[in-house]
Amino acid sequence: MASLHALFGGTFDPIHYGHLKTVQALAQEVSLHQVTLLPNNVPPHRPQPEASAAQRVAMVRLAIADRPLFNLDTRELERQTPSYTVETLEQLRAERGTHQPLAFIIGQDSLLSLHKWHRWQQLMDLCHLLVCQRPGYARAMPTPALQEWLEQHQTADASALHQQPAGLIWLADTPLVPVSATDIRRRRHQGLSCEDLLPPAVIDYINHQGLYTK
Ligand SMILES: Nc1ncnc2c1ncn2[C@@H]1O[C@H](COP(=O)(O)OP(=O)(O)OP(=O)(O)O)[C@@H](O)[C@H]1O
Ligand SMILES: O=C(O)c1ccc[n+]([C@@H]2O[C@H](COP(=O)([O-])O)[C@@H](O)[C@H]2O)c1
Repeated sequence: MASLHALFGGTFDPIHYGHLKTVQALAQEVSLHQVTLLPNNVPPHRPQPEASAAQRVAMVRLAIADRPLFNLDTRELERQTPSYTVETLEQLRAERGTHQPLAFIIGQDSLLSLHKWHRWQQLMDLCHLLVCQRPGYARAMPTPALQEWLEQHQTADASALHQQPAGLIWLADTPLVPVSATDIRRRRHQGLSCEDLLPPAVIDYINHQGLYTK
């Protein structure tokens, strides 16, 4: 059986410790050896990023340079269409075959709005979902039907994630990291320090590029 391949999609405008520290803890929790960061191009359902795609990728590269858990897949940046996760996963599934266990990592905020994603119900045919806790977001789904859907897929058996190719949801017990890219951009616009919120190499890059100041 091939080992579980975990992907972590995001806008990463910029990448920060809320991404890196939670996913490092998740990797320990469910024994992930490699996590592939998947920066999106045209993010669905949100305003367009302030940093360019090239700048967001450069920041991801700097953030993971000394973190061997992570690698980078830029495939979504090569499509000019919206980065629908279901389409990316279909592509990966075609490449990896039907038996390969695949997981997509999201934060709790993304889980709560998953039912708004393009063809969201097909996601579970393609991957597992690994959900990191995030401060300030409810644990319960917004409707009873969505809560029932969650409970149907939820597992407390981490080894099942490595044995089944798709279809399970893991609600992780990761530490709450109170950092968001929105807050970092706002702090920069207000001229406040962002130390301790993201890696120093990324802060240096942001300063050098004059990002999030206009
Ligand atoms: N502090 C955090 N804790 C747990 N998950 C997080 C955290 N920050 C982001 N995530 C998750 O990482 C993924 C990518 O997030 P994204 O790049 O949009 O960062 P963000 O901080 O939410 O950005 P923004 O504030 O611009 O919306 C999403 O699934 C999101 O839920
Ligand atoms: O496929 C969709 O409809 C969809 C809707 C919202 C978000 N996503 C993906 O979810 C990941 C996190 O999104 P975001 O906006 O929180 O950075 C990222 O990979 C997005 O492309 C995907």
